Amino acid sequence: MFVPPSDPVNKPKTLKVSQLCELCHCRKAIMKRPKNLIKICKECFYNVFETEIHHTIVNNKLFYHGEKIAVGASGGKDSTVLAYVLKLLNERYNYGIEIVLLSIDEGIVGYRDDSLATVKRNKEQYNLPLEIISYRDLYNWTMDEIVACAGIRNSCTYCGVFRRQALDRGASKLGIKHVVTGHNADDMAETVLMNILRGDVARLEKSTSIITESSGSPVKRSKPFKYTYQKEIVLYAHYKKLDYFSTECSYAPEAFRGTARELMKNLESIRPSCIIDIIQSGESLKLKPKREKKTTIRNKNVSHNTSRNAVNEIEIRSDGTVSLSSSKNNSIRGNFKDGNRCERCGYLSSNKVCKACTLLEGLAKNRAKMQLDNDTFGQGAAKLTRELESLSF
Ligand SMILES: Nc1ncnc2c1ncn2[C@@H]1O[C@H](COP(=O)(O)OP(=O)(O)OP(=O)(O)O)[C@@H](O)[C@H]1O
Repeated sequence: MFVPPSDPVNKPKTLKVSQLCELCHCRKAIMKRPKNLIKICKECFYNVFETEIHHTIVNNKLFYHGEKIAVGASGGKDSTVLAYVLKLLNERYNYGIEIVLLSIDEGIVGYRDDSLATVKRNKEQYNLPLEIISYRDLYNWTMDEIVACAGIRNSCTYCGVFRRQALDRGASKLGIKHVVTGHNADDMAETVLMNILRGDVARLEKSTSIITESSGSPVKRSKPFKYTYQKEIVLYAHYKKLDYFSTECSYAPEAFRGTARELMKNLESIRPSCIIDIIQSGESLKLKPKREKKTTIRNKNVSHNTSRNAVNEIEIRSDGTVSLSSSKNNSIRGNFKDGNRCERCGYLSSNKVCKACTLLEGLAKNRAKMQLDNDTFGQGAAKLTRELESLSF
């Protein structure tokens, strides 16, 4: 029998079974899937990654045909992959949604300006409209100024409240009632863990919702990446060569969240499924209503709840983080319901004064105090200089 000489160039590579993708059994596995550690090829990874997100969207009825949605686009890996995948799935499965990129410029020099440049490129790459709203225009403060005034420790609280409202306002401006964000499974598990560790029952109940609506706001939010692992988002962005900005915010995450994140990472390295397990535990928790026990201390420097009508209070927790709590006292709250407007800024709020305005009030007072301190210091320094000049030796 004639045996052709083997062609060293076109010789098919024979792979060992142990090298094959455990899903298609024909291509070479290139990675262990972070979620379950199965060996998988690139094509199968794309397929499972996109299909799982599609199932999350469909099972939770996130969108309706003809809906206009805004993707909260920060230029980071999560929201960049979100915009890319939503556009892809919208075309593949005909969701019939209209996608707009919505970016908030918090005014963090050397961080947000660079990440916004990425979003502007994404706008061209994905052919999606982009709207940018800045803290400067909305609040007349930038995050850099806020940190200079109120300190770095509480920056996440200020930024969180302002960004939430800014996304709402940006969406409303565009006539959009649905903002989707890139919060992923790791973020969600981290939040569940933090709320358990803090005993924050009220937040714990809401922390696993895929759709959230805040009272007073016509804009809902959803998290299509609720079950998507951060490591997989990074791998997807890497293999697809997506253009994203990878620097961490200059103002590090609040200390407690940072610690919870570390804890989650350690747990994940021992047991990858723990991220999903924590989310599922959070989903199945049935909490009985409990009387809220105040374990907080008031911050005498930052808290400025001087208005008798203000129902939001700025508090500093024992771990040093700032919290804005709404008074549950109905006599103060009066008849304020959804659809009412903040008496200061006029934006929709279920309270007389919205959270952003309460924080702004505190900031304005802090700024005035800082100026006074500087002036006093300046006068003192001038006096000292005069005294030194008059000295003769
Ligand atoms: N400046 C912003 N403008 C618009 N949306 C934002 C902005 N910052 C955050 N978001 C939205 O909130 C989500 C979670 O934000 P977070 O600050 O936790 O960043 P992240 O986990 O690093 O996400 P990303 O990788 O998208 O930056 C983002 O994925 C994005 O959808």
